[in-house]
Parts: sequence; structure tokens; C-alpha cells
Amino acid sequence: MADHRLTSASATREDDVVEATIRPKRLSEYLGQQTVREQLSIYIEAARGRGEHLDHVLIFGPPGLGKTTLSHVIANELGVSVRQTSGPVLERAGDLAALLTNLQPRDVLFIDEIHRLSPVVEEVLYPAMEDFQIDIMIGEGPAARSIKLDLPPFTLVGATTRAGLLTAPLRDRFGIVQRLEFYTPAELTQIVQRSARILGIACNPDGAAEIARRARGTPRIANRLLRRVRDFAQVRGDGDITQAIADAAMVMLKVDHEGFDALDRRMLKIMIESFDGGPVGVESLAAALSEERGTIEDVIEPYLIQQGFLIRTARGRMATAKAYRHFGLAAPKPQESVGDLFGDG
Ligand SMILES: Nc1ncnc2c1ncn2[C@@H]1O[C@H](COP(=O)(O)OP(=O)(O)OP(=O)(O)O)[C@@H](O)[C@H]1O
Ligand SMILES: [Mg+2]
Repeated sequence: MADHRLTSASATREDDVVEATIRPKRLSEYLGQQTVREQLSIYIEAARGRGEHLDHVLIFGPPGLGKTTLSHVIANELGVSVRQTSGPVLERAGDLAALLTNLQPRDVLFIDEIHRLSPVVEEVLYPAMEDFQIDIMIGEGPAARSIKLDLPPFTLVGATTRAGLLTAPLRDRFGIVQRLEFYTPAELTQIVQRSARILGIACNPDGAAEIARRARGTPRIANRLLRRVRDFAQVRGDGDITQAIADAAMVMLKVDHEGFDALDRRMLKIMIESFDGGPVGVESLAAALSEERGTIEDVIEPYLIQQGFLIRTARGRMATAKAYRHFGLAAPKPQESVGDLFGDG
């Protein structure tokens, strides 16, 4: 995604470099996501105890919440290697076959953006996941024949921003489905403190908490804000990150108290001012914002919805009273409900 917002959840080059050093490697370093961690630790321990491969795992959740990280953590905990690829990269059936036939028993194959697999590649994946077999074509024309090849038992870990984008047959082949949730400010505070420790940044608890509150529930954003606040602390302060320094840095960075940046605010404002608060269809919203529909659905709106600033209805998106209040505006009176109309409310 080619957006350069400070609070964009998608990874930048700088993120990739720094993340290599701070990315958790074990489940014990993977903070938050209590339910996911507890369940996975049991499944992993059980599979290890039996000396078997772990069942296939589907991880879904908005960008920057830790899908890639978790896939590597799973492999580390299983004590196996991980091969990484992504849906759009696997163009031909042969690309996937080459990867599959090179796996060692119980290895993890991580497919990012698994909702973007081409149908032909997906066809190869079905028997591979289910029976650890693939059919490959030998020769061409009338002499072509297909032969079955046995694969070592492996674990497919698939990641996607929205599970709804997967075809049903693919989704059904995952034994373990985990949904990542936005992190609480307390969890993000721990993540900021851990990153600060690793990177040698002096950051007191209040400073970490201030960064955490503004990070849109997303570790990647928290880590990025930490680096920007560090710069600010170094130049405008004595290098230590305190709450006052973090707050001043956020003002400069134009990240507001809810962690919203200009794009979040613009979207809410357009909904309120140009569409009377909605309902407005996502396509109209995308056109008004000059953003792609996918960016709205994957990146911008999940957090706004989770925080109660926006709701999705059958007729489109609506700004809530909380959104109006965010801009110091009075919310419109709630519309008459159907019950009122029929006099039984
Ligand atoms: N549970 C966690 N605890 C601590 N740090 C985390 C956690 N999850 C993610 N992070 C940090 O956030 C960064 C982003 O995570 P990651 O790259 O795994 O996100 P992602 O969900 O794969 O994003 P995308 O959808 O863009 O691929 C990681 O490099 C890591 O440093
Ligand atoms: Mg990822």
C-alpha cells in the first residue's frame, strides 16, 4: 500500500528494518492477544508431544496487528523452519508445487495475503492441505499425464486482513482459525516499553502509555510513534521520553488524542458534512476521499468501528454521536425507529 501516513498500519521500509530487531520470536514475548496465545500454546504443545505437525492455521486481522510475527512465533515454538510466500507472488501452480515439495516434515509454510491466491494455485492447495498430496502434470499435449506426489506433513499458516475474502473451500481446510484483535492501551504500553528496552530508548511509563493511547490499537504504529517521539525527545528535550514530551511530539505529528490522523478525521468529517452522517456506501466514500475502497475497509474503518465512531449498516456506513462529539458538533436526533412509526414502541 503506497500510503505514507504516520499512523498508517501498513509497513514501511524503515519499519521492516527495525522490526527485524524488535519482532517477538517466542510466544512469551508476543504480548496481548490473550485468547490466541492460550489456545495456540495448547495446540502447539499437543502437536509437539505427539511428534506431529500442527493443524493448518488461519490468522486474520487488520494490518500491523502481528500476523506475520505470529506465523514465525508458531514455527519457532514448534522447533521447525518457516518458508514464507504470499498470495500474489504464487502465479502458477508450479510455484506452489516447488515450495511444497521442498518442505521438511512438520515445517511451516506461511502464505501472506492468502485471499489473493489465483484459482489454479488454490486448486493445488486443497489436496496438499487435506491429504498432503499434489497432482502434477508431466509432459504436454496428448502424452501429458498427471502423477500424484506425496508431501511431508506440514503446517500451512495463512494470513489475511479479512477472513470474509477467502473462498469457503479454502477456509474450511483450516483446523485452527485465530482472529487478532486491536490491542488495549495497557497491552500497547507493554509493547512500547519492550521495544524501548531493546532499542535502548529512555522512556518512562507515562511516556509509554501516552504513545500507546495514540497508536490505533496497533503494535506497528506504536513502534513507529516510539521512534518519532524519540527523535523529538532528543532534539527538543534531554532525550528521555516523558508524557509531556510524547504529548508535544504528537501535537507536532498531528496525531490527536484518539490516535486519529488527518485521514481518519477527513473520513469522519466527510461522512458528517457531505453525507449528513450517513448511511453512505463505501464506494461513494472512497470516491469522496480519493482513496481505494480496500484502504477504507482494511485500514481506516476497522479501528473507527471498534472504537464506536462508525457503524456499518446494511445501507452503508454511519457516523455515530461519538464521531460528532469528536469534532465538537452536536449529534443529530436519533431517527424514529420502526417501532415508533407503528405506534408500538
Ligand atoms: N503481540 C505482539 N507483541 C509485541 N510486538 C508485536 C506483537 N504483534 C506485532 N508486534 C510488532 O508489530 C510489528 C508488526 O507486526 P506484523 O508485521 O506481524 O503485522 P502483520 O499483521 O503481519 O501486518 P500486515 O497485515 O501488514 O502484514 C512487528 O514487527 C512487531 O514488532
Ligand atoms: Mg504481515
